[in-house]
Amino acid sequence: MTATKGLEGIVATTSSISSIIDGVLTYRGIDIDDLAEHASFEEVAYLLWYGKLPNQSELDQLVKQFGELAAVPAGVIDQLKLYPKDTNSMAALRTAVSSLALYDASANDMSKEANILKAIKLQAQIPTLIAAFARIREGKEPVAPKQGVSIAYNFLYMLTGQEPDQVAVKALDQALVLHADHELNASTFAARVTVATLSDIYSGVTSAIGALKGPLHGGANEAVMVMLEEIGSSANVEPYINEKLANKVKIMGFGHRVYKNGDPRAKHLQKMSRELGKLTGNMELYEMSVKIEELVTGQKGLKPNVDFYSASVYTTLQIPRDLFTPIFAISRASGWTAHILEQYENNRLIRPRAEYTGPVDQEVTPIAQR
Ligand SMILES: CC(=O)SCCNC(=O)CCNC(=O)[C@H](O)C(C)(C)COP(=O)(O)OP(=O)(O)OC[C@H]1O[C@@H](n2cnc3c(N)ncnc32)[C@H](O)[C@@H]1OP(=O)(O)O
Ligand SMILES: O=C([O-])CC(=O)C(=O)O
Repeated sequence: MTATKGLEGIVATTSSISSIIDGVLTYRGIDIDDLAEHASFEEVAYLLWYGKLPNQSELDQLVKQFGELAAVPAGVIDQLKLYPKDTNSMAALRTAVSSLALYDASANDMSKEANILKAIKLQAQIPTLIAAFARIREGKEPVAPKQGVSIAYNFLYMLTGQEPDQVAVKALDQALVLHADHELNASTFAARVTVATLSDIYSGVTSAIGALKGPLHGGANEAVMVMLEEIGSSANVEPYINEKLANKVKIMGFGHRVYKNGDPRAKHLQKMSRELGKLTGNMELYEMSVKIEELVTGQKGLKPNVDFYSASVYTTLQIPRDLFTPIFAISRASGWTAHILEQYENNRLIRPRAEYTGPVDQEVTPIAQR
């Protein structure tokens, strides 16, 4: 038995949800470039769950369900108020999503109907939890979700308590489309491993949030912003990046396990970053990002991934840095739950082997002699 470090290149399951073939990403066979330009996040969530794009009445019904299910149980809000004020935002989301299960009488109902309803409910409630957490830590009351609006609109509305700007809603909606699913990424794999024991959907999504939090995965978008802040201005980019590369420090937002010639989502986020920069009259973050890209690609051949330009996009939308990864979770909840439903449909316990590298032929030494 020989282990493959990080399971690189190992095909661990079949899936009909999203594919990455020759660098092209599709959801249910539709190119991400097409979806990014022509579909809303609600249409994409429907596509991931049901395998086809919704017609108008199916879409209206889903938006209605999201609105009706978006309020979270009062007990969960009460708990959020007890979290320490400096709680990590992804830790808060992980704990809050786990606690949603305590208030859902159908949490352990494994019927298909109950599980799809829980997927819709989780998708509706995750934005509410994040916005409530962000407000509570600032000493503000949570804002109740609105009915009949998009998830992007509702999130910005619940975060600020103000009607959001249409440009911001459009940009966030497109970012949600781009992050919705990505084949067997680490967090989706974690979700599938958890539910393959026939554990419940809340456990699967809680596992996934834990995996997304790390800076090698979803946490990279926040880490990119930390880097941009450290660099401070375009003039500092070159010495900063050269020093990091010389010391073999990873540049966050670059590289990818599967894409070696570039992440097809990054160009959309780059365009958004440029357009939002122009619109707000502040191109500095965009220009710094382009300069970083030139240096990292020039010297290492590494291309930006989905996390790189999302940092400048979200900052231009005035979203606090530590909510970037939770926003990724808002979007990826659709993919996680689609994969969980797919795993239940054709389940087998996921239990690989390990290549043993420890000592052999050892004996128990009596404790007094150790
Ligand atoms: C949504 C997402 O999850 S997208 C990914 C988000 N993560 C990041 O942006 C973090 C930065 N990137 C990375 O750490 C990696 O590129 C990963 C985790 C995305 C992929 O990792 P792997 O496929 O395991 O590649 P691995 O880490 O082995 O890197 C291969 C080589 O490229 C180098 N490398 C990879 N990424 C980077 C980077 N961002 N900056 C500098 N060097 C890098 C590694 O140091 C390694 O070099 P070596 O062979 O000389 O030791
Ligand atoms: O697929 C991966 O390894 C990481 C990624 O880009 C994602 O989850 O969107």
